[in-house]
Amino acid sequence: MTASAAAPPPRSDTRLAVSIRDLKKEYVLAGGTVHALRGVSFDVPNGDFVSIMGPSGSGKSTLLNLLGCLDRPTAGEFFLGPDNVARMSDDELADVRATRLGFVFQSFNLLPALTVVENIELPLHYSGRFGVESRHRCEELAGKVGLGDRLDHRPMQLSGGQQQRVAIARSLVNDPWFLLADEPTGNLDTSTTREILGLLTGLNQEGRTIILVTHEPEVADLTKRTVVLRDGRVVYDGPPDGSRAALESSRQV
Ligand SMILES: Nc1ncnc2c1ncn2[C@@H]1O[C@H](COP(=O)(O)OP(=O)(O)OP(=O)(O)O)[C@@H](O)[C@H]1O
Repeated sequence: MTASAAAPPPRSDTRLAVSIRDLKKEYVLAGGTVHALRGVSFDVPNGDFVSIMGPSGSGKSTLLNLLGCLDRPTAGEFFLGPDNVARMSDDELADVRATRLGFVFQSFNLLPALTVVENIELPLHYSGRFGVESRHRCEELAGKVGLGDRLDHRPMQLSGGQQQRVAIARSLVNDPWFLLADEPTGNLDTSTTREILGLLTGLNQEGRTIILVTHEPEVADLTKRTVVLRDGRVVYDGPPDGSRAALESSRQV
């Protein structure tokens, strides 16, 4: 177990995809302040495959929003490679989102009017990187996720698993520093879940850094490391098979 109080000081180490120290997030509401994250610290080395778990309300989505540069912490440090994201302007955050991060969502978030290859291309338009080679690259990515023969299909013509494959190809198109996946198999049946996890595992074996949020221990078991949150704090950080006790005691609280 890793206690956040014992964490070393923040590092601007390029071997780390992510380094967070004493990260706090508070939501100020009319009825009082919600302490969603109460000082979270951990490092994610390049090439890691991390699952984030914890009961409802423990702060997983809040942490994912911060890691995804969709929101800023109330306090603490967040290094993305060498840069301290916690101090960036809105424009800089948008730039980081568009160029350094790949997102995979539970609900796929594909645009229904666009074809497979056009959906994969979309982040290149947002990041201003669309060029003459782009179509070829996107076709290659479609092939990589097993959809090379579906380039002109629209999302409605695909199964849930195939739609998530498109979303994974789209998340790779900017060659991001890491992938953030929010319950990526939450809408899929067991065998499709296995296929998608196989795809993510393969990407990690090729060197992709992946951080995913999941409620399912079977999904976490396929990652290299599990971080368990409870009440806005890290209560476990270690091998997935050792997280069961922390999760069980979280449920009993
Ligand atoms: N925008 C917000 N405004 C106010 N409170 C919020 C906001 N977002 C989250 N919270 C609160 O912060 C705490 C952590 O919520 P969060 O959504 O991060 O938990 P979670 O672990 O993702 O939960 P779940 O598994 O149910 O999605 C909860 O008490 C929640 O009510």
